[in-house]
Amino acid sequence: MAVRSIFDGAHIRAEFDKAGISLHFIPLIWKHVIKNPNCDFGEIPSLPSAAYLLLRSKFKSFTSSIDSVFESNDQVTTKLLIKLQNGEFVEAVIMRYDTRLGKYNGKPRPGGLRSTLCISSQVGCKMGCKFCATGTMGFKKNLTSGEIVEQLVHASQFSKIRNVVFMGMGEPLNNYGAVVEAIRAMIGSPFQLSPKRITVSTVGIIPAINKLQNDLPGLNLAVSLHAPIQDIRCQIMPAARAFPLEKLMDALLLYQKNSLQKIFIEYIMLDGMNDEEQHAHLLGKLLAPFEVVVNLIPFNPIGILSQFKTSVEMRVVMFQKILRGTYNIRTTVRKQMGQDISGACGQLVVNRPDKNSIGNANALTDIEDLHL
Ligand SMILES: C[S@@+](CC[C@H](N)C(=O)[O-])C[C@H]1O[C@@H](n2cnc3c(N)ncnc32)[C@H](O)[C@@H]1O
Ligand code: SF4
Repeated sequence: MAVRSIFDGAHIRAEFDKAGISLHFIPLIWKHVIKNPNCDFGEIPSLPSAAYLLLRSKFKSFTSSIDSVFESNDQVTTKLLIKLQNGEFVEAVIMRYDTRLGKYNGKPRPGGLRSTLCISSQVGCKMGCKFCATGTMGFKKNLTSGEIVEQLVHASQFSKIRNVVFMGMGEPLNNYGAVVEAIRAMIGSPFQLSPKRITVSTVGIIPAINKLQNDLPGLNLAVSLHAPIQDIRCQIMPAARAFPLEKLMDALLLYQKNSLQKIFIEYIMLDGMNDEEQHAHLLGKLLAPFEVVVNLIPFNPIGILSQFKTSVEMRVVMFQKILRGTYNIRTTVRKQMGQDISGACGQLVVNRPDKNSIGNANALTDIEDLHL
């Protein structure tokens, strides 16, 4: 039977509770393991022997390991290929931004490098979006909360992580319990990430969106909208049939009313599918009641998904101009980075890739917009 990760918050709490061990040891244990990844739990200062024995018999400090590391040529993007205990792989991508390059209130931003980690929530995905590599592989497994948190711990060896985005493999709101548990761990001690620096990206699972605002207030929500009308959404995202656009927008209105937060809208630009002038106007009207940031994403073609082409730059510029100029919607265009290492959130592996394979992918340079 699979052994539990100590970063699996719900399980370690349940076991400590059952054994009458104080829960305040949990952040101390996590802190120690983060600093000493190969430790035997015996070295944790002031840990009662009952806790030590319990940890040794029921938990492992890590249930996953870093299989391979891919650095982009410009060293801005690092992709970690992580092996799970069942032999499957997931990817986590670190993106480093030089904050001094950006402007804040017209002045250079304070601070230096900060990193965003793009993490996976599932192996594969049931949602079957037609443009997504993960969608073509079907669903294999939900990650446990421990496996999700371990991606952050592994990545922290490479960079100080300031932001986490659930934009890797899988639909996070289809693995609701584990994702919520993992985020609770990330905002607690010793990680202490601000919820404002964590973004969950979803295809639009309405019941889970309704729940999320109560379970994790303050979190960033990004919605993969990709089309302003139900018909096109259904053609490219089968999940749109179960979660129709009109109902999704109602759920988002409620979410915004309760959370008072802006919502991030992701929109992949697909040539001849959703990138015409009329689509920009429909999108502008659809989003009029909201406070949103729209992120236009150049489609990353991958071999087998040749049915789509990325929109020409002129179309993207036109789209952005209409959304900004006519509808006053803050609209960014996602830049490409990490192409030389297939460092994309949304382009993630099915099997262990050949280390020499070069992919065509992007990563999320303007994810920083999510965290202003
Ligand atoms: C892989 S998904 C994971 C999160 C969640 N399942 C979702 O769909 O929002 C993260 C983002 O990558 C985008 N994406 C998927 N395939 C892509 C591709 N081929 N090119 C560009 N973006 C892609 C998705 O639409 C989504 O906005
Ligand atoms: S885009 Fe998101 S929801 Fe769609 S198949 Fe890919 S991972 Fe799943």
